[in-house]
Amino acid sequence: MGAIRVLVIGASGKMGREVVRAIVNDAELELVGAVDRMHVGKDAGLIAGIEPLNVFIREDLAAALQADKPQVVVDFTAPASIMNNLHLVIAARLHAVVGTTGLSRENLREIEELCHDSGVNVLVAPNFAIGALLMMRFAAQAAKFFPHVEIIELHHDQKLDAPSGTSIKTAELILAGQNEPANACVGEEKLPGARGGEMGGIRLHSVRLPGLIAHQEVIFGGEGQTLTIRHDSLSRESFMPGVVLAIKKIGSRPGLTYGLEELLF
Ligand SMILES: NC(=O)C1=CN([C@@H]2O[C@H](COP(=O)(O)OP(=O)(O)OC[C@H]3O[C@@H](n4cnc5c(N)ncnc54)[C@H](OP(=O)(O)O)[C@@H]3O)[C@@H](O)[C@H]2O)C=CC1
Ligand SMILES: O=C(O)C1=N[C@H](C(=O)O)C[C@H](O)C1
Repeated sequence: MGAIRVLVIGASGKMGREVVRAIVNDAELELVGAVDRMHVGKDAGLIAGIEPLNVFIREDLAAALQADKPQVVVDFTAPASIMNNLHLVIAARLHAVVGTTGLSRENLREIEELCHDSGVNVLVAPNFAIGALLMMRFAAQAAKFFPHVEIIELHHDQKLDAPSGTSIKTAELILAGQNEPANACVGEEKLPGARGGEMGGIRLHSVRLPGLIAHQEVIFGGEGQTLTIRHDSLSRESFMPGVVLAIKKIGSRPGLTYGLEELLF
């Protein structure tokens, strides 16, 4: 069997450059196309800091999908771009691996319908790092014993969406794992937003600072004790084994898959 032909959208972004490098370094994958709004016309290999590849970054996704004939499209772009990109990818009958966050429940329902109607497979994964997936899993387990929990997510100051996709997914898994509903103490907010955002009774707090990459703490409180589960992505390499695995598996995973854990555990 030949290598899987992959096209990356957002190829000159922080994640896209890392994904280009990971694909080029895997003998079972072939980078056939790169799309972005930045560095258009430049060689994707040079942007990713590797040998020249002669895969040039283009702006026109529809044209690239036709010309490059990928089998799988990987998207690490922006919340405002992802649905439009997915419409084009699914219309071209190509499988997609989506790392872009900021998708709403309605967006996920729409993708599910599009997958159903087209026979295309899509993975939407809020986090590709194995440590983050384990953090979420452990948090869901702890939720059976600790109804009181708050989530603090910390990211670099370029991040466009808050709260992070990972914190939303964590809250969803905790809510599904709880025996009793969460009962967040609100008190009186002397400063609006001081107690963070709220999902099903769980408080979510977003920190944005230069120097950070991607971090999250899930703090449970019980009688006379707390339990803190923390994950830190110290570099974007942390996401790459998960992205590569997803590219290899998406072809045999029908419909919409929400969360890489569905392919792992
Ligand atoms: N699932 C996971 O494990 C992870 C997910 N992410 C998510 O991935 C996404 C990208 O993150 P990051 O790499 O840090 O962001 P960057 O801003 O560094 O990169 C995104 C790139 O995509 C480009 N872009 C945006 N819209 C389009 C479009 N319609 N067509 C082509 N190119 C486009 C941007 O161009 P321009 O700057 O001109 O807009 C930019 O070059 C975010 O949503 C982030 O939350 C990040 C890390 C891990
Ligand atoms: O924007 C980022 O950087 C990240 N985004 C994802 C999220 O929103 O959870 C995953 C990771 O936290 C990095």
